[in-house]
Parts: sequence; C-alpha cells; structure tokens
Amino acid sequence: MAAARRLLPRWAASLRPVSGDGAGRDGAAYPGSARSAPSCRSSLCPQVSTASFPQRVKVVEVGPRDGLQNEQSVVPTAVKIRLIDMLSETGLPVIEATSFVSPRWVPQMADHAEVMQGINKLPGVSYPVLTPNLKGFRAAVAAGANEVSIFGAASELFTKKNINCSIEESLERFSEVMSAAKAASIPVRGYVSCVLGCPYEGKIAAAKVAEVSKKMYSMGCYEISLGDTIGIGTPGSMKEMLTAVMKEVPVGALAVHCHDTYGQALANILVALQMGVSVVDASVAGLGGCPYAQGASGNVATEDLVYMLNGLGIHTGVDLQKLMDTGTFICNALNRRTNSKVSQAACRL
Ligand SMILES: CC(C)(COP(=O)([O-])OP(=O)([O-])OC[C@H]1O[C@@H](n2cnc3c(N)ncnc32)[C@H](O)[C@@H]1OP(=O)([O-])[O-])[C@@H](O)C(=O)NCCC(=O)NCCSC(=O)C[C@@](C)(O)CC(=O)[O-]
Repeated sequence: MAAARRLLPRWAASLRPVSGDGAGRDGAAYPGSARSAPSCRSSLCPQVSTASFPQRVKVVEVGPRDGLQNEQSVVPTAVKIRLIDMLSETGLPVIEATSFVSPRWVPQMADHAEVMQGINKLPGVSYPVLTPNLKGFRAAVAAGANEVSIFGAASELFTKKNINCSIEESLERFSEVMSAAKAASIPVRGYVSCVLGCPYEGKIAAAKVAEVSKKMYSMGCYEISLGDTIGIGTPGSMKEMLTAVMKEVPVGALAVHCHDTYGQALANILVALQMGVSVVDASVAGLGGCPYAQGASGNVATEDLVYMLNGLGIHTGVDLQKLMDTGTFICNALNRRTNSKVSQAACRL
C-alpha cells in the first residue's frame, strides 16, 4: 500500500480506535448533562458480548449536509446555521456542514459559503465539507473550510449519475484535490458510496469496494467512509464487505455510513463495531437521503446511534438530550416528524 502522508484532524489523536477487552470502560453514559435522556434498562437490553467493541466511537454528524441536501423545499440559511450551532453544543466532534458542489445539481447546498461563514465554529469540533473537484475545493477553502471530503463510489453508473464521470475519472479529479489539500495542510476524508448495493447496478462486489477504498486511502485520505447509500445491506453483507476492505485499508481508518431504508442500519453498525470500526456517520432525526438514489431514506438517526452506544457503554462524548432537542428543532423547522425511534419513544413515554 502506498505510504501517502495523511493529514489528521486535531481530534483524531484522542479518538483513534482502542480494541478493547472491556476493561477500564468508564461507563459514563451521557457525558455532560444526562437530564431526562432515556436510559438503557438492563432488563430490556439484549445480552451482547462487548468484548470486541471499541471503547470509544467517533460519531460523524452528517445531517446538515446529507440530511438537508435532499429536502424538496429550500431550507433557509439561518435554519442551517442554527442547526449546526446546536449540534456543536452536543459534544459531537465532527459536523459535516455543507457541500461545495454545483448549485445546478444540488440547489439545496447553494448557500454553502454563507453557511460556512455564519456558523460558530467551536474549538475541537471539525466542520468538513464535500468537494467533488478542484473548483469546489478552492471555493471551500475561500469560505473557511479546514477539512474536506471527496466522494466516490464503487459503482460506475452511480458515479456517472452523481458526479458525471467514470470511477477512473473521479479518481483523477480527486488526486488534484488531494494535491491542493496537501499543499494547504487540509485533511481529506474519502467516501465510497454503494458499498452494499447500487440503485442502478444492484449488487456490488466486495472486491470492487475494496479496490476503490484502497485507491482513495492510498491517495492520502485519512479516513474512508463506506456508504450503504440505499440502506440495502444486512449484517451478512456488511461483514463480507468489511472483511474484503479490511485487507486493503486498516480498520482504524474506516468509517461506516448506513442509510436506514430497510431498517438495517443499527444492526449493520453493530457488526461493524464488532469488527473494530470505531467511526460511525449519522444524521440527526434521521434526516436525508441522496438526490441520486431515489427512495433512499436518511442515515441512521444520530439519537438512535448514541442511545445504542450508551447502552453498550461505548464512549462518544455526545449529550443525548441536547441531540434530541436539536432533532426537535430541525423537525419543527422542516415541519416533519422525526425518524429517530428514540425521540419518538421519548415523546410517548
Ligand atoms: C461534480 C459536478 C460539479 C460535475 O458536474 P459537471 O456538469 O460534469 O461539471 P463541469 O466541470 O462540466 O462543469 C459544469 C458547470 O458546473 C460548474 N461546477 C463544476 N464544479 C463545481 C463546483 N464544485 N461547484 C460549483 N460549480 C461547479 C462549472 O463551473 C460549470 O458551470 P457553467 O460554466 O456551466 O456555469 C456535479 O456533478 C455535481 O455537483 N454533483 C453533485 C453531486 C452531489 O452533491 N451528490 C450528493 C452528495 S454524494 C452523497 O450523498 C453520498 C454520500 C457522500 O452521502 C455517501 C453515501 O450515502 O453513499
């Protein structure tokens, strides 16, 4: 594997995976204020062996980008800024803020510069943005971005629909972004979409996912986020795919990004955790989808992910109650019901 230098964001050192035997886990369920956050009553929890789980998980919040990019009506910039500012107060270490893509392709993200300039960036929190090419990268840096993500896919047809080029061409564009990012000392995250299935090609071979992931990692991405874009995977296909990818990319550099279309997201994440993955993407209130994967529902709700991790005694640093309040804020602003089962239950109980 090529030894490209990877620029790590500031928070990386404290959140690298710790393959654990369970000893020394602090068990602090809700760092900060727990207030009325729902607790995992042991009588209701399945008897899961936590022996192979990481002690800490870095939760990457993608709601402001992955969530809002798919909204039909225009979300006011002020609402996006408020959402990000509220998320910043929850203890999340990474909040994907927006994307510097063509406004003709994704009109919902056209206010990317205003969002980046309007948010209150807290120390210790990273606010990455998507940049598909050099043009997007330059605009992102001009708007104050200090971390970016490039986004490819393991499917030719999805790549064409999403960023209008082949996989090979996308990698060429990404290498231009990588060079510019390296010169500017900006860390780059890499997404690989359609890792468990494609809306246009159907099943995607795990070997293809491993190949694209390896190429993006070899370019210097510090982390590869494996996207089940249409949420079609199961714990079985997740295990098969991760087994292939982990032969090419160290598990410490992998994240999972699970949409919940088929209701499999948490189960798939659990398998990934058992296999040593310690970075998980999620979207507050389960907002979102992908404009180029019709019918795909949002990412796993961040509230549900944090609830599950709390129940496993895995540290995230995220305040679940503040997260639920943020979910309520954005759902009210969008006039929609939350997709978070935890928030729904908390309202009923
Ligand atoms: C990549 C392009 C731009 C190629 O689009 P293209 O049309 O092939 O680009 P082009 O280079 O031929 O340029 C055409 C026009 O776009 C402009 N342009 C070119 N680049 C940019 C830019 N960066 N920002 C703003 N404008 C740009 C460029 O200047 C030109 O403007 P014109 O001269 O016609 O006025 C386009 O396909 C695009 O913007 N796609 C957006 C894709 C997208 O945002 N998809 C959703 C995110 S991916 C996702 O959700 C999956 C993920 C990450 O969550 C993981 C998962 O779930 O699997």
